[in-house]
Amino acid sequence: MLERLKSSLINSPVIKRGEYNYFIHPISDGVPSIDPHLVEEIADYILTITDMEKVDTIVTVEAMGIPVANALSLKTGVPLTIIRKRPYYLEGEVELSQNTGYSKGVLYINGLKKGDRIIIVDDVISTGGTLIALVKALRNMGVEVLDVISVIGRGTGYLQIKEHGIEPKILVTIEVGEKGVEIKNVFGDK
Ligand SMILES: O=P(O)(O)OC[C@H]1O[C@H](OP(=O)(O)OP(=O)(O)O)[C@H](O)[C@@H]1O
Ligand code: HPA
Repeated sequence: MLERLKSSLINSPVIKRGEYNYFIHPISDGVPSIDPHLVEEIADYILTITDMEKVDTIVTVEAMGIPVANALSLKTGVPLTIIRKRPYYLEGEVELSQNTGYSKGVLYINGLKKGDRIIIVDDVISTGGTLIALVKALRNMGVEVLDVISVIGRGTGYLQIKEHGIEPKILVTIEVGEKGVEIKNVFGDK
């Protein structure tokens, strides 16, 4: 299960971003290139663990949630909304702060409204900063978050998100050291 994802993660290079050990992987960085079979493996797996029946919109965050979220959209016919890092000044645009382990920025929500039933799909959860802020903003808007799915989880950020009443589905959980990536858990394995 998820063999391509696991083996590609083990081979990921790690660089320093300040104090942060940053792993570089096709799904989280688009580098060196994204194997469509890898994206398909991930999308097919997500579809086995997610009920898409009630989902109005798949929501992802620019940039690297897009390849997997788009594959899900193509496979299901469910539209995709991308949370962007630039404003459009449209009526109803909602702004939120994004803090990751290595960056700070602003995200902008457009195209969603009260009562929409959505799932969030992202490439990585690390500190949990992005997903926690996003879920809070969506709930304030009256958007119903049915599921939060991250392809890769690193460290303990997923524990923080649990404190907000969200049980994220993380396909592969890793530890990232200076020398490389170690796989800690695979969704569905116990
Ligand atoms: O759990 P956190 O510490 O918040 O980190 C996770 C976030 O970091 C990455 O986004 P990034 O802002 O680096 O953008 P990218 O997708 O453009 O690489 C990733 O796509 C997540 O959205
Ligand atoms: O270490 C990382 N690598 C790639 N994307 C990420 N998003 C959060 N942390 C990381």
